[in-house]
Amino acid sequence: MTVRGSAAPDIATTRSGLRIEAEDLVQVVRGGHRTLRGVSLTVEPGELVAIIGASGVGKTTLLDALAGIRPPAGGRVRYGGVDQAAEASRVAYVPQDDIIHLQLPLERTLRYAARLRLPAGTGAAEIDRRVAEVLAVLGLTDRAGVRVGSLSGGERKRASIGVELLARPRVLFLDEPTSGLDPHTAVDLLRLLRRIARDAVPVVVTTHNPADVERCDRVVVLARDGHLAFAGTPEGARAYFAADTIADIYARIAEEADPAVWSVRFAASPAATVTSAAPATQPDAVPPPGASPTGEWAGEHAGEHAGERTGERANEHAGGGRNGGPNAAGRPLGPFRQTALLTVRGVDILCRNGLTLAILLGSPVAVVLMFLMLFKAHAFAFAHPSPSATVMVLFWIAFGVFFFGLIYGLLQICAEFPVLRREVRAGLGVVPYVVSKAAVLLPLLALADLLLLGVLRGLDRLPALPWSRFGALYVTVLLASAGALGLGLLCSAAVSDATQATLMLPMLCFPQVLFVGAILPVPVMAPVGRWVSWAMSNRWCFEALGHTVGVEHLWRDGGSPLGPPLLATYGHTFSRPVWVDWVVLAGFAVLFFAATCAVLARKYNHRVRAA
Ligand SMILES: Nc1ncnc2c1ncn2[C@@H]1O[C@H](COP(=O)(O)OP(=O)(O)OP(=O)(O)O)[C@@H](O)[C@H]1O
Repeated sequence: MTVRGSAAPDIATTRSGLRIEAEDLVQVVRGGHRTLRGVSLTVEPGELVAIIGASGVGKTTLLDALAGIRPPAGGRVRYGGVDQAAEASRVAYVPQDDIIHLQLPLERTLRYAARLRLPAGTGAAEIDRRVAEVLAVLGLTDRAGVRVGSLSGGERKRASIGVELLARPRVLFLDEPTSGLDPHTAVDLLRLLRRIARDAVPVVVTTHNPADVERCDRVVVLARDGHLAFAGTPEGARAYFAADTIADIYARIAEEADPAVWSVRFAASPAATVTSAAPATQPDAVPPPGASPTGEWAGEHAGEHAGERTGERANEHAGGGRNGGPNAAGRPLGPFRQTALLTVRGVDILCRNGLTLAILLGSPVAVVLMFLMLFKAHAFAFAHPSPSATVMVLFWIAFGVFFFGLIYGLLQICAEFPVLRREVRAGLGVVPYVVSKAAVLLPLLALADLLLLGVLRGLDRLPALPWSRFGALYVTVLLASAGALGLGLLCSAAVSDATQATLMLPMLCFPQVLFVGAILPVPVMAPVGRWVSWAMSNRWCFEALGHTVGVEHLWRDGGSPLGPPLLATYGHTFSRPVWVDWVVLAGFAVLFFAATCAVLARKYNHRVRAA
C-alpha cells in the first residue's frame, strides 16, 4: 500500500486484481458533519488491508467510499487507473448483514446468485462449475445442501463472500467480516481472505479485532472524524505509535484531544511517502481444512483457464471481458430473464418457508370464516332484504381484499434489503425485482379473492348472480387487491426496516375504513373528507361491488321500507358504470407499482446518503 506522494502507474493490475487509488476523500453527512477528511491511500493488487480505529471514527464510511457504495462528497477513487464508477461491476462488497436468503440451501442460493450475476448465455455446466469452485474455496462443499439459515455464523459469512466471488471480482471489500466470530473461525476467515488476495486481488476489511490486523499486509488507522492517522505495515504502525500491541494504538490515539493532530503529524512523517510493493506470499497462507489450492477461486486451478488472464484483462479493459460482473463481462441478463429467474427464486423461497406460506394462505381463510360468523344469510333477498347488512357485507369484502393485498406486500421488500442492495449493485433491475414480486404474490391473492367471493356466494351471503356479474365482482376485487399489494410493496420499499413497516399498518388501514363512504356515506361527509375519499382505493372497490350486485335496485324496489331512505342518504354512490371504477382501481395499482420501482431506484441507484 502506498500513501500520499507515491508514484503510481496509470494502470496497475497484476494477474486479476485492480489497484485502488483514493485521493483526498471527503465525506459529509446530514448536518454538514465531516466523517472523512482528505484521506489518500493506495492499495496494491494482492494486498490484504485492515482499516481500524475506535467506534464511529469513519471506518465503514471509508470502506463505502472506496467501494463506491457511498461515493465521497469530495476526492476520487480509481481502480486500475480508471474512475471507480467505470469498474463498479468489478467490485465485491460484503456488508455486515447477510446478503443471501436464509431459507434456501447453500448450493441453491449460490446457483441463483450465479445465474443472476453472470453474463446472459452462461451455460448450466459453467454455472455448476463456478458454484462448485466457490464452495470448494470456501471449504463449504460438505455444507452445500444445508439451509443457509442453519449454517453457523462463520459459515454464513463465508457463504456471503462466496456470492461475491461467483463473478470473480477484481476488488474485494468486507465490513467487519470477523465480527461475532470466535477467534479460530476468524483466523480461518482471514486465511481465506489472504488466499483471495494472493490471487492479486486487493482485499480491504474493517475490523475491531487486533488479531486480524496482525494477519494483514497493511493497516489504515483512522482518528476521530475521519482523520488519517497512519497507513503502513502492522509493525510500522506499532513503531510509529510507540505501541507494544495494535490494541495500544487505540489508547495512543485517544490521548490527543484534537484528532487533526494525527493527520497533520502523519502527513509530515516519512511513513506517509513510503512505497511498498504488494507482497507475493504471506507466512500464514496455510489453506484451511477442506479448501482447495491457491488461485482456484479465480479459476486458475482449472487447467482449461490457466493462462487466460492476460487476454481476458486486455479484453475487459476494452469493454468486452468474460469473467467479471455482468455489466463489464459480456451481455448482462436481460430484464425478462431477470424477472423469470427472480420469480422462480421467489416461489422456491416461499415453498420452503412453510410458516409464511401458511400465514399467507391461512389469513384469508380465517377472514372468510369470520365473515360467515358475522353475516346472516340472504341479506340480499329481493323480497325481504336487509339494506344495512348489504352495505356492511360489501364494505367488508372491499376491506378484506384490500387487507389481503396490503399484508402480502408490506414485509416483502424491507425483509430483504441487504440482499436487494447487493443484487442491484451487481446488475439487478428494480423493475424486474418488483414485477417478480407481483408475479409470485398475485396468483396467491387471486386464489384468496376467489375463495372469499366463492364461499360468500355459496353460503348465500351474496346474491345469486349470473356468471358475467360474478366475474365482474371478481375483476373488481382482483384489481383492488392488486392495488393494495402495490401499496404494501411501496411502503415496504420506503421504510428502513420491518418494524417501521409493521407500524405503518394501522395508518394505512384507518383511512380506508373511515373515508370509504360505507360507514359514513360520502354525501354526508365534511367537504375535506369527501375530497380525501377520492384517494381511497377502497371507495372505488366498494362502489363497484354495489353497482354490480344492483344495490340501488334492491334498496329502491326491494321489500324493505328501510331501502329508499338509505338510498337517499347514499345518493349516487352506486350509479357509476363499473368500468370507470375498474380504470381507477387499475390506475392505483399501476401508480403504486411504479412508485415502488421509483423509490427503490432512488434508494439504490442514487447511492449517496450524505448531505
Ligand atoms: N447517513 C449518516 N447520517 C449521519 N451520520 C452518519 C451517517 N453515516 C455515518 N454517520 C456518522 O459518521 C461517523 C462514522 O460512521 P462509521 O459507521 O463510518 O463509523 P465506524 O468507524 O465504522 O464505526 P463502528 O466501528 O462503530 O462501526 C459516525 O459518527 C456516524 O454517526
